[in-house]
Amino acid sequence: MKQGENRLSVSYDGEWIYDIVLESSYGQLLDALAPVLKGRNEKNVKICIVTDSNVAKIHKNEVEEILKSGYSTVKTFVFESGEANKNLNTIEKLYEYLIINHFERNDLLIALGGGVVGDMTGFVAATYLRGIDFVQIPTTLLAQVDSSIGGKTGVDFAQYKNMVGAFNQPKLVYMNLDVLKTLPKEQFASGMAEALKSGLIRDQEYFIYLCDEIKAIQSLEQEAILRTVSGSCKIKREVVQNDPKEKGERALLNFGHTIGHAIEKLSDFTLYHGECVALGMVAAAYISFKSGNISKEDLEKIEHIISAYNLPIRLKTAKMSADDVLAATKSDKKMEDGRVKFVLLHAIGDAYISREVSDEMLSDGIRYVLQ
Ligand SMILES: NC(=O)c1ccc[n+]([C@@H]2O[C@H](COP(=O)([O-])OP(=O)(O)OC[C@H]3O[C@@H](n4cnc5c(N)ncnc54)[C@H](O)[C@@H]3O)[C@@H](O)[C@H]2O)c1
Ligand SMILES: O=C(O)C(=O)C[C@@H](O)[C@H](O)[C@H](O)COP(=O)(O)O
Ligand SMILES: [Zn+2]
Repeated sequence: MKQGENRLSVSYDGEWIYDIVLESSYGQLLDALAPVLKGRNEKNVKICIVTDSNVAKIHKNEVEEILKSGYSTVKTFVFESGEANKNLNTIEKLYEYLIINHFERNDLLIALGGGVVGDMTGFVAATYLRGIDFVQIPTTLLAQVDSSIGGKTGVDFAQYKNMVGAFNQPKLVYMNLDVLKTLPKEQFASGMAEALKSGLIRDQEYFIYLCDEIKAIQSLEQEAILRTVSGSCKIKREVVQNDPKEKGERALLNFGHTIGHAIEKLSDFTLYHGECVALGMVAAAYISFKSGNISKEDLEKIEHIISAYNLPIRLKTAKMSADDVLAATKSDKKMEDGRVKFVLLHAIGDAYISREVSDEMLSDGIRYVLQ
């Protein structure tokens, strides 16, 4: 891995908060953790790995063994994988596990898994004993390019996406890019939706790279994956550094999510997050085209690349109507005075937040993808 490419630091108001480390193994994990746990006694400090049932089968043992070689108490909490378990029931079980195992404020949680694991671990870290440190070890492409960075944590509530949560920054994000080799193809595609989103909102050059290197990226060529993950991490870092609590520009990261989250909810979470974001991005690109911003060619280019990464650009379903989807967008967290803050494109690589998108325009976009 090239020098400098594999460590990015995240700062707020000029103050360093944490590092994002990109590696191709877990070999450097103890070294990366050492500064996080500096001053704590390795014989006393307790570490709780939080992971899901799939990751537990494939990657838990290796990480557990490495941690046990450096720290005397390493426990692991495993929950059933899937978005359907990203809820307060799982959170409650994790609180109970931590209490029974006498976890204290000075101890550490480690999220080993995808966005579901990371979002929930971060939320428990924000609230257990009013705050305990946590580290992200993202194992899906989606978590590596997006969810492990920026400190949005939380759960779905009564089927509403991410309705309960907290901003809570990790102490470290450690990525082993090699674990992407075990990721199912459709989960890889789901992660590519967020990578494409990063390019579409902020960085035309990165977007073009993703368009030019489809084969190398999909076949997990080392250089291509490093560039894909680090490219997205840099874009996300820049946005969250400028606006950690989403007072303004961070809402750009929600490109494709207003309609995407509505579809995700109405699918009862049977569609993956990235698949829904892909559909939401096509709808938002269509609205951008209809509003006179992007050209027909750009809209087609966006649809073509989304499709090339094995993501849906249209949804045939009897389960939801355009009216249902429109109604579901009304519970979006980005509502202001009853109007949605909607992310549109001026151009590929240049997004903006609009408060002028009417229900009629939203319906047009939704109908474009629901066929
Ligand atoms: N906090 C944020 O900023 C943010 C950003 C984007 C998405 N999200 C949230 O992230 C979630 C989606 O994350 P996700 O796509 O990672 O889903 P996920 O965590 O459910 O992981 C997807 C699937 O991949 C499996 N898996 C994970 N790593 C694996 C590996 N290396 N090999 C084999 N299987 C593996 C998991 O067990 C799961 O079945 C959603 O809840 C979404 O709302 C949060
Ligand atoms: O980090 C952010 O900010 C994002 O919006 C990233 C999104 O990809 C992610 O899905 C996020 O969880 C959505 O946030 P929400 O506030 O709309 O739930
Ligand atoms: Zn997302």
